[in-house]
Amino acid sequence: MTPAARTAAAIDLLDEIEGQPRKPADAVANAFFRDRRYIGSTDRREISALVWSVLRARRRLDWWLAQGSAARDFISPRLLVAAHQMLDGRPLDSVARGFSGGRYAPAELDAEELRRLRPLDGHTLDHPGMPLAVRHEIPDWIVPNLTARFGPALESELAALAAPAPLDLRVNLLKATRDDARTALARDGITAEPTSLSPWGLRVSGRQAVTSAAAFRDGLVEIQDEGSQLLVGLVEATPEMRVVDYCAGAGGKTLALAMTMQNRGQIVACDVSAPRLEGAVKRLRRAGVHNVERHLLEPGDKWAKRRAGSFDRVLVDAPCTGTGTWRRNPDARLRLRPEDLAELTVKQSQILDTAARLVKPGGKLIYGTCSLLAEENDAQIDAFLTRTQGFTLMRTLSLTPHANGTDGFFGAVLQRQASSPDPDPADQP
Ligand SMILES: C[S@@+](CC[C@H](N)C(=O)[O-])C[C@H]1O[C@@H](n2cnc3c(N)ncnc32)[C@H](O)[C@@H]1O
Repeated sequence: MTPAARTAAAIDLLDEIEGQPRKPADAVANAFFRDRRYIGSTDRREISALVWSVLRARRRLDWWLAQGSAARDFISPRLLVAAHQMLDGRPLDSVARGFSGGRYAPAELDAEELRRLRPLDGHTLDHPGMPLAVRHEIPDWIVPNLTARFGPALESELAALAAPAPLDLRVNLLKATRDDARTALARDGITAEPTSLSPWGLRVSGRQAVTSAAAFRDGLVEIQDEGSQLLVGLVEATPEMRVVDYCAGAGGKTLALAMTMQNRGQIVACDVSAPRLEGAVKRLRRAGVHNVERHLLEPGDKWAKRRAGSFDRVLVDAPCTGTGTWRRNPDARLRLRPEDLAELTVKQSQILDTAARLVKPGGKLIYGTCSLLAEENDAQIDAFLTRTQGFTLMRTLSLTPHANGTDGFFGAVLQRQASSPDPDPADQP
């Protein structure tokens, strides 16, 4: 594809992302490229890189394009892409030549578009006049929450959260040592260094095609952020245990738990989403894991009631705002609304109450999120301990991109006292 054709495709993809504002951008992009199989892998990479750099700069681009316009003027994906190219160092004349109206190229910039772009000539993306939320690409409403959370470290944390994330792998010790996995990756030209905090992690340099490497296909490694691996470490699951992964999704943490249990004992992977649980099947097979059964939680499900008090460990990897993963999902930070946070905190406390009853006396409930917000983390645990008898907080884990170089994670380990009565919340999945 010519550079202009890639620009046109990036504009089309941004149009589709904007048209489906509640859908994650990577899901929209996957569907977009699936429908356009004629776009080869190099073009696909280039188009995605352009779209993702626009998404990462979205608030700053809006800020620039609002200068000299009524704040509510529509900002089209065409304008966003052209503005991005200019603030990346290209003069307006050069950008306008790419919008040539030729075959496969974007249509020519019209007079109104040129008027809005002209003031950007000679500028770069960042500007000292931008408010903090614009500069760091976060919604205005969340600034007080993050200020309360980070205090003087706010700016450093926000800067780390705006940078692209590295790619981390977890070595599957059921199949290989960390050294073996590194060697296998190197055979496919992939260089990876041991992570500093997780004993099972490898950090891959640059953007490398890990999923087509033999080490990935053969189940020697899984893609998993180092922070996620550390959350699994909190569970301290051992081979003889019975363990529930209550919000297992497609099994990212289930796989790591099975590894720490040396494929022995029993894991029940639960979730309310059948497609997500189904997604775990292929991964479990690839990793050679066979100590896992799946359980779909349905409304009115009596499973938690029947199995009350019978598990050594219950992991609640709760649905959350995902604020800790914003490095990977630049679109998610602009989609998040205050009402989403309010809904999630209610859901988290309901899940905690139901999952707590599965823990046997002396066993442990491990609560985790990939959120940076106190409402979903410490405050959630404080509220649980206030309303629930018989659990003691043993330790917490808090990870952030700036302080730890991982995604943002929170974890809390709660031990059920040996002689405590069963907690008794309402029946609900
Ligand atoms: C953070 S994700 C889990 C990610 C997964 N543990 C992993 O490591 O790949 C949260 C999961 O909670 C599930 N969920 C939402 N509501 C739930 C509920 N009431 N009970 C159990 N799981 C729920 C979602 O379907 C989602 O898969």
